[in-house]
Parts: sequence; structure tokens; C-alpha cells
Amino acid sequence: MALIKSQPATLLEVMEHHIQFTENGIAVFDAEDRFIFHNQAFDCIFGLDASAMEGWTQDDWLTWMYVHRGGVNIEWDSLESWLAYVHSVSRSKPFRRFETDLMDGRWLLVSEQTYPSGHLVLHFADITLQKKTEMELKEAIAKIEHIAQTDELTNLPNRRHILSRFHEELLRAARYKHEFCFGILDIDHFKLVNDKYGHPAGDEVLRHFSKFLRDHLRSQDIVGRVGGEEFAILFPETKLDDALLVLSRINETLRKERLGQIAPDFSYSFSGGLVSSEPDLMEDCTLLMAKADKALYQAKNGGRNRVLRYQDDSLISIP
Ligand SMILES: Nc1nc2c(ncn2[C@@H]2O[C@H](COP(=O)(O)OP(=O)(O)OP(=O)(O)O)[C@@H](O)[C@H]2O)c(=O)[nH]1
Repeated sequence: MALIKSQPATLLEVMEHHIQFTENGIAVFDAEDRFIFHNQAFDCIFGLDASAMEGWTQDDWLTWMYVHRGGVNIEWDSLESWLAYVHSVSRSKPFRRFETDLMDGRWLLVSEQTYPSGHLVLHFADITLQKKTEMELKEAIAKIEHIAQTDELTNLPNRRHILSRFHEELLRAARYKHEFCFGILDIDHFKLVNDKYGHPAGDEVLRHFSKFLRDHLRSQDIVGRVGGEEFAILFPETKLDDALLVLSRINETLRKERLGQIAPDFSYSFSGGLVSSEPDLMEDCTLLMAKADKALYQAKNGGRNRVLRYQDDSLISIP
């Protein structure tokens, strides 16, 4: 270990002083990976007793951390695999940089420089604050994204999100020549629910319908709220007949549901319009939505409580 004068006079002494007392950890190894220098900050970061490290190699330090569960947060389940990993990456390039977390939650930016002489220098900078800010920022962005894509009342994807998924699905279906279906569902006589039982009861019905759809659709089907009492469903890689069967089953099951919290024996129904994409046609979201809307309009006009499919300009009903 270098002997440091308390009052550095020359440039070399100033640099020695700096390296010894900087807040960043520094360790230098020879070509055989033996410690030839480690500063005060290095000992402090890893909770090491410098006097007990005489003759240590890098492996002794790594083993000490693994055995004492101190320093680096090691996620390997055996010392051998952890050492094998470090050996595979250490000295693999003249300069490497990586981030690592410590057992006490701090984060370090580690720079490793290997010299042609075989000397290796490790430099450790505490980036805990920066990492914390980065994580908080990531969380905040995820939260904002969720808010921007989610309908507050029902917690389903909102119109903007469902349209963007619709667009993605359309491109995917065209690329892989898959069929997919798009449906628009609308609760029947919803205005009457609000008028008779009040707006909060209407909200309760919207939440119920959202959960009901989510519970009765496959996990890969995407359902969202696109307007007041209007919902959209994307059925990826689904044939029109299959999507019709699903909606028919949902329609029947909903008929048996009773929402006692609104009124004894309260029940409601929905109407729907369904359309399938033709992979060979360059259709766009607007056109498909218009077709589904047209089928929905016909379902409403035909007496409600039914789903109609739009196909070759003919409308075929399911009960
Ligand atoms: N409670 C509640 N009501 C809403 C919400 N958004 C829209 N509405 C109401 O939904 C009702 C929709 O009424 P209409 O478009 O006439 O449709 P409807 O009464 O369902 O009739 P049909 O669709 O023809 O069967 C309106 O009264 C809106 O005020 C909401 O978030 N909560």
C-alpha cells in the first residue's frame, strides 16, 4: 500500500492523496489478480478491514462478499457459479462499465480498466441517488401511461388505447395473414337506468359490465370502454363464427345475472355489432369500426339484446 504524506507537495503526491481519500472506491490488481492497492472508500463501501486483507486476490474479496452476505447483492446460488461468471467477464475488454446494487440497497457504477501490463483498476462511484431518481421516474412514467390508457370508472383500456391496439392488431393480421374480429357492444336502454336509479347506479352497471366481460373473455381478447355505455372487443386470431359464439354465450349468461344492489331482480342486456378483418384487404380501423357500428345500429333497430355480424353487407343475427 502506498504511504501517503499528510501535506502533498508535488503533483504525484497530490494525485496519490486524491486517490487515497476520494469518495469513490478504487482498487488496483496485478496481473495475477492480487490486490496492490485499495483506498479508504473501497474498504468503507464493502465494509472491509484493510488490515485483514494482506495478500488477498480478487477471488478472496469476491468469496468474502459471498460468504459474509456483504457488499454486492449476489444473485447466484453458488459461490462457484458466481466466481465463474466474474471470471468470464472480468478483463474481457480493455474497458467495461456496469451497475450493481449492494446488500444495503445502495447502487454503484463500476468501471473496470485493464492495462496491457495486466494491471486492472476498479473504480466504484455511488449512484444511489441517481438510481433512486431514475426508478421514481420510471414508476411515474408507468403511472402516467396507465392513466393515459385507462378508463377511470371501469379500469378498462380507454378509447385511445383500444384504438392503438386495434391498429397494431390490424398490421399483425395483415402481415401474418391472420383473421381477427372487432366488436362494439352497447348497453341497452342505459339512459333509463340513470333516469330511474340515478347516475351512481348507472356507474355501477358500467363497472359490472366491464368486469363481466373481462371475466367471460379469454385473456388474449382485448376489451375497452370506448364511450359512455359503449365497449369494444378485439378478438385476435379469431374467426367470425367463433367470436359470435363467444358473444352469444356472454349474452345468455348476462341475462341470468341479477344486480340486487341496484334493485331486486334488476338485470340488463346489451346489443353488439361484430366484424372480421379480411387479411387480404388493406382495411383500416375507421372502416372496420364503421362496419361494426352499422351492425350495432341494426341490432338496436331489430329489437336490441342481440349481436349482429357484418359480412358482405349482409347482417346475420344471433339470438
Ligand atoms: N352513469 C353513467 N351514465 C353515463 C356515462 N356515460 C354516459 N352515460 C349515459 O348513458 C346514456 C346513453 O343513452 P343513449 O345514448 O340514449 O342510449 P340508451 O339509453 O342506452 O339507449 P340504446 O343504446 O338505444 O339502447 C346517457 O344518458 C348518458 O348520460 C357514465 O360514465 N356513467
